[in-house]
Amino acid sequence: MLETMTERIIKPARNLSGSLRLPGDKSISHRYAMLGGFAEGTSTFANFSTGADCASSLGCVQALGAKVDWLEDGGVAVTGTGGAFASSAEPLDCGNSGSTMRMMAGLLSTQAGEFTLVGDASLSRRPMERIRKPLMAMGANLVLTDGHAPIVIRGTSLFGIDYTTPIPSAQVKTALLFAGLQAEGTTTVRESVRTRDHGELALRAFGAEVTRTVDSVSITGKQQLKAIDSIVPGDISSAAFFLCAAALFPESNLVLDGLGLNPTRATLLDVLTALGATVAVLDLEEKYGELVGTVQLNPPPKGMGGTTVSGALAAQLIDELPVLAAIAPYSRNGIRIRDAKELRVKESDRIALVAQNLRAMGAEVEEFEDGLDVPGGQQLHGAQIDSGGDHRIAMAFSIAALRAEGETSILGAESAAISFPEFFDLLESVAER
Ligand SMILES: O=C(O)C1=C[C@@H](OP(=O)(O)O)[C@@H](O)[C@H](O)C1
Ligand SMILES: C=C(OP(=O)(O)O)C(=O)O
Repeated sequence: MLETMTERIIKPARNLSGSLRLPGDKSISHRYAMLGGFAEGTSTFANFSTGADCASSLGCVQALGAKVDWLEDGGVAVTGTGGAFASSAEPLDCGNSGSTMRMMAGLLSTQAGEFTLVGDASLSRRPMERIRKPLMAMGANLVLTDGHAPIVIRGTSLFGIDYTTPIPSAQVKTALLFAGLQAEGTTTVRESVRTRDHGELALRAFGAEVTRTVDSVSITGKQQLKAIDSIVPGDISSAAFFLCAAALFPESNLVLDGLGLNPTRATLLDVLTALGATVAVLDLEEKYGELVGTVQLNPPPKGMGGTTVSGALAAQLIDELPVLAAIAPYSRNGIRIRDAKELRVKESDRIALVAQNLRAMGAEVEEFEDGLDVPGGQQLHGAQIDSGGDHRIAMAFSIAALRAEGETSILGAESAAISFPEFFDLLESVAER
């Protein structure tokens, strides 16, 4: 949660048109920052995420002895510690970033010394037992504060385990793989829903051997990482705001270049297609296992239909669900979201805040423990939106505001900078009024 509350006024638009290239993917940037900081040699990451969350990951590896330099072209150079982090007397500040805290906990569990991971008020409320339990099973010494941060880690030797994740979480999977990288023997993580696989791809990119089956991933310990030079693909979770906005207006024409299209992240394109949009993917390329391409979206000519997002889809679309729910009233048949209980333990309770803000804009919405039913055929009106200091809520309701009657005020708009500082400027550049 950020300290100051900035208000931002969003006016209705007629369509969204233009061509954009978005800053680097947050999930990939976190993993590159951490593994670059751990590897031997100097890595460069062009188009590194500009968000505050990834700056938290860079700040942590820097405090642990890595050298971090922002390059003139917006990339980052990270000179790693060759597999041995320095001990840090100061607490490591993970800011608002769950990814930083959980994945760093895995990486630090075998490192000599004592480390304390702290976060802001929002992060200090989020569940950390999900990493403590499997890391302790590997032999880690990790103490939480009532299930939450601060996390105190006393580095020790770990051994590999075979672990089935009880909740779909790429952060937990990656934390265990990062711990397994330095453990004795083999660590296997099994998951019933295949979550984003950037952790396994990044480990391979830095030279580690990682094996996969349909529902598991394994790493054998004591492997050394070597620096890489890479380009971070544009963030598809940031693109989601523009893609959903374009889908609201039959006259839109949006092109996104250099966009990350990893199949474990691109489910939104299928959902938009199910809602009636036409999505063309061009110039597909691969770099270190990550797919990148150009996406052209033509909106549904007669408006969006309706759809249900549940099961594996809900886990794969977890960060896109707030914006999907926010545009749902403008569909004909509504959007139903289930199996998304995890939304309640993100930067805010995203189910409650989406329902509250949709109601503020005049929509009818039904809230469930694990999702929402948002009926279609509803015209929203401008209102004051409470972002709760949550970047995805601030951005989701900026999109809903584009088709509302009257102006909408987004309170806590500055939170967009957690993942996407350029959001409001880019939105103004493509929204036609
Ligand atoms: O691994 C990652 O980079 C992320 C995984 C997801 O969290 P969970 O692992 O908690 O589902 C997602 O919500 C978060 O924004 C980024
Ligand atoms: C949940 C998110 O991130 P994190 O868990 O890393 O804070 C997010 O970016 O929506």
